[in-house]
Amino acid sequence: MSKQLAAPAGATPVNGEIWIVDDDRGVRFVLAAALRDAGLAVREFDAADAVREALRTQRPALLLTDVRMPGTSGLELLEELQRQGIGPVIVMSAFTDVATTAAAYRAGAADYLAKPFDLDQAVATVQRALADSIPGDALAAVAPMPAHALLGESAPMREVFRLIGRVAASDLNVLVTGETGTGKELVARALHEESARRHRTFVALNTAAIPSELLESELFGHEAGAFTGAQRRVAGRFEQAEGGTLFLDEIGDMPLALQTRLLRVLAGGEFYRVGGRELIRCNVRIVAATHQDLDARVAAGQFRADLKHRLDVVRIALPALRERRSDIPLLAQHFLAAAAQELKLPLKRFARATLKALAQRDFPGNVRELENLCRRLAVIAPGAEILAADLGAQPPEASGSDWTEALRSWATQALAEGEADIHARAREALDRVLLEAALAAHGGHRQHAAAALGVGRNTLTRKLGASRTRRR
Ligand SMILES: Nc1ncnc2c1ncn2[C@@H]1O[C@H](COP(=O)(O)OP(=O)(O)OP(=O)(O)O)[C@@H](O)[C@H]1O
Repeated sequence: MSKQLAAPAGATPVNGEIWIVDDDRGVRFVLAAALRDAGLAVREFDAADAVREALRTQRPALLLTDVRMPGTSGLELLEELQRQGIGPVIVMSAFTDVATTAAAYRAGAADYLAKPFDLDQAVATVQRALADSIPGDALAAVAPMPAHALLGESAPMREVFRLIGRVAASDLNVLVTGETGTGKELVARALHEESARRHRTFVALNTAAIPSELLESELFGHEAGAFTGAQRRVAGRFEQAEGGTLFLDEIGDMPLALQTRLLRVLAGGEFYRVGGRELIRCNVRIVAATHQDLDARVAAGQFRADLKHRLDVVRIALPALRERRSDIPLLAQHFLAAAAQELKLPLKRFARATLKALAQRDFPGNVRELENLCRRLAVIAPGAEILAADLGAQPPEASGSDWTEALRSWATQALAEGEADIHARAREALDRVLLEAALAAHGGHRQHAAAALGVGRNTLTRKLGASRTRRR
């Protein structure tokens, strides 16, 4: 993160940081945590004056500012920054009226976030503004790749490594298959890193995570006015990945209409932004992934056979963790040490019997589940040596403990009374109870609480953000 972006001669160096300006400490805190979780460096300011001071020696890669603050307002700050050529600037405000929004864009805002905002959306907006403003090479310095390496010594993993080595340098499209959490994204990154494209951008998109009506513009970008709410031109993932690699996760879930569009782009090497007339040529290597049986989806008419042929030029099939149990001790020790380092905790070790017990477990969530378990053990296991007993019981569904019975009778009654939103209410209660218990058990330390729950800090921060927003 300390890597500096190239600045024009004589200019103040851009330091790759995202600056947040808001007099509300809570907003700064939640937003900064989410951006840091996304791998970005963040600096917080409570007023425009403090920004002016900092600008004497540094420039941000991007700045997010509130509108109404004591002293200089966010819009005045934006105008100053525009005059000095500093940006991009994203304006955040609870005032979502047309006048404020329009004033922000008129003054040169790159984007506008209406408060309260969804943290994922805020992070995506920041990443998009960065991608639009910085050439691909420089972007890599702002958004570093996680330093995870693919580990494994078992025969199936050695075969995976061999295949990656063989096809990385070619420009062939690759289809990575495997259950959830088996490392499909890591394989895609490894293919990118080992190719001549490594100095350009690696862009990952989870097709299943994006509502189908937004997916097209997410992939191909859109022009200003292309649809309601499209205030300015936005580059899509294809443009962001130009010269590099585009990882399309959960490709099996892509809607048929979009499959047709994607096929045309792959066949012709060019596309139009949504609502656009300019034909854009693209040079992007596609690595697609799916946990589904794509051949079965083709047979069922849910996936285009011709698109499958384009994507499935080389196939890398990742084994489930239970199919390579001999790798479990190696992975577990690695994840335990990594968690200790990341969470600044004393290093523990596994007793030999514990490693044996781990290797016998089934991990439906594969490597991700093992990684989460190790993070949890790094925090909660009492001694320096982790014993088999510390592995704990299987999840509550398996043991059928009392709380599921309590939940059942609550649900039965709520259903009988015809209550609405039962699922949402139950989930909210579940999240709240788990979060409060974990935070209480770890003295309010979010990262430790998240690790103990087996969720990412991102998820925890998001949930805390959600309950904070709801309470307002
Ligand atoms: N062979 C491996 N060595 C080290 N870490 C791994 C390995 N495989 C997976 N992981 C880790 O497990 C987690 C899940 O991996 P990844 O996200 O690549 O899985 P995936 O198959 O893409 O999952 P999904 O299908 O749910 O998107 C990540 O934290 C990754 O770093």
